[in-house]
Amino acid sequence: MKVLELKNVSVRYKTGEKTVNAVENVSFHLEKGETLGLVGESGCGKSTLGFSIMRLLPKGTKIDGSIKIEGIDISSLSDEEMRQIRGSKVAMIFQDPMTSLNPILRIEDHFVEMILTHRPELSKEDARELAAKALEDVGINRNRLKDYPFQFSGGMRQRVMIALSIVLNPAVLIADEPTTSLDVIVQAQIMELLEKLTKEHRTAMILITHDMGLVAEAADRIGVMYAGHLVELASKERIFTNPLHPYTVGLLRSIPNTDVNDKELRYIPGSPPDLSNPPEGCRFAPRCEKAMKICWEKEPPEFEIDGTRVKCWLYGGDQNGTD
Ligand SMILES: Nc1ncnc2c1ncn2[C@@H]1O[C@H](COP(=O)(O)OP(=O)(O)OP(=O)(O)O)[C@@H](O)[C@H]1O
Repeated sequence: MKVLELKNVSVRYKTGEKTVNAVENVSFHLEKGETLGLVGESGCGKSTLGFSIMRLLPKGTKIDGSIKIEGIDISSLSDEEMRQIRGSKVAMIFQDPMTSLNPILRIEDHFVEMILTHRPELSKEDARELAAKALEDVGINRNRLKDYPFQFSGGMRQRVMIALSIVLNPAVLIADEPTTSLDVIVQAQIMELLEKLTKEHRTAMILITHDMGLVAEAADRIGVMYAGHLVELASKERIFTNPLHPYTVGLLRSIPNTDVNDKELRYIPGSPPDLSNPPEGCRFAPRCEKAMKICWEKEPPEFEIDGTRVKCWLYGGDQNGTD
């Protein structure tokens, strides 16, 4: 069952005179319980996609295409209806939980307010009990409900955020760099927790990260973004064993390697284009070892090769093209 469906989603930010084409024509869906890893360099539009699904983009931002959560097109909802969906059907956790926790409110107040907004039929007592259970689910003692956010370590705060985001059992969870600010041991614990909870609750998750190692562990499918485009989408196995897009190949080469014979870390030379003035043709062409004449002239369409969706002219031509 499709719990999330994006069709031709484009997002344009307005900054003064400039328009930033942060996301362009992105389509994918998520099945119940599935984890999609969304990877790519800083600035490629990963977070923008997350915020689009939450409908939390700055005023004046133009969004085209359609986003459906459990079949509901969110663009047709009023602000109040969207508020009801946020938290109950779709939730988001961030790199720094302090940005979402109010420092002057006890943990309990965060939960009670959230729960009662969505389930006004519950008593405060019931809401507190739900909160205590959610906290225990993430390995925190219920008596810490009375504490304030600053009384928790970074890893514990992230656990609190996870508990808050899943207490109403949303169908979709967007985790935006959820472990980036944590040390490696805590990172692993948080990822383990996210995997356990999403499995138990059959929550579909979008795991946004620039860390290929993280998606290698946690994702079922991987979407690779470059300069606002989804350039490759495939199962995790396909991405790691048979990457098709030259950018994906470059990302994989830049994963630190423990092989003693291959200690060299290879970065992709160059940098992504200015999204307020993207180049004609393929946005990756200026950095691509395999760029051909057509890549500079015409934006590649998406081709499908053995279940992999790839936006690259290498897979075009008459025999493979679907354009
Ligand atoms: N509010 C905004 N106004 C204007 N431009 C923005 C805004 N937010 C993001 N952008 C631009 O949109 C593009 C995509 O940014 P986004 O944060 O979605 O990328 P990202 O892949 O999540 O990067 P990071 O990993 O650094 O968060 C970037 O060029 C960024 O500068």
